[in-house]
Amino acid sequence: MSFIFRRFFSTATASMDSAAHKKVQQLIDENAVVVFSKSYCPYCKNTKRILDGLKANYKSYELNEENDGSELQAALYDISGQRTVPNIYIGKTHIGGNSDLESVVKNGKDGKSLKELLEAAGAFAQ
Ligand SMILES: N[C@@H](CCC(=O)N[C@@H](CS)C(=O)NCC(=O)O)C(=O)O
Repeated sequence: MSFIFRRFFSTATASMDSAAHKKVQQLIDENAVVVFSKSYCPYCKNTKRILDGLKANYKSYELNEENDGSELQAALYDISGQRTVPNIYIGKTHIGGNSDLESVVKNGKDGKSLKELLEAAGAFAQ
């Protein structure tokens, strides 16, 4: 039994430390807004339309066009608990998917509008 636990925890620790995890975390840390996306995904397109409409700067990472896309998608699931794209981060805070972003458009988040969240994250800096 303890062998199973050891094996589980050592595997989990190793995977949380992988190159894919580091890359995902770096993209989140170094960009005001990141959209982990797939270029053909209609939900991703809608998310970009919302951000473009506000003239926000964002980094989109098209998982289907990158060699490490599957690894990054698995790492994103570990980090955010979300399997689907778009997977959106604003100011290092996980927003969720397109429907979550639409909910922020309608209701805000933590008392702030989407525009305020984007401003606080530095998404309008030149
Ligand atoms: N409710 C989600 C729906 C997102 C969704 O279903 N995305 C599809 C792509 S269009 C997806 O991630 N499928 C699984 C995959 O591509 O691995 C949202 O609003 O973001």
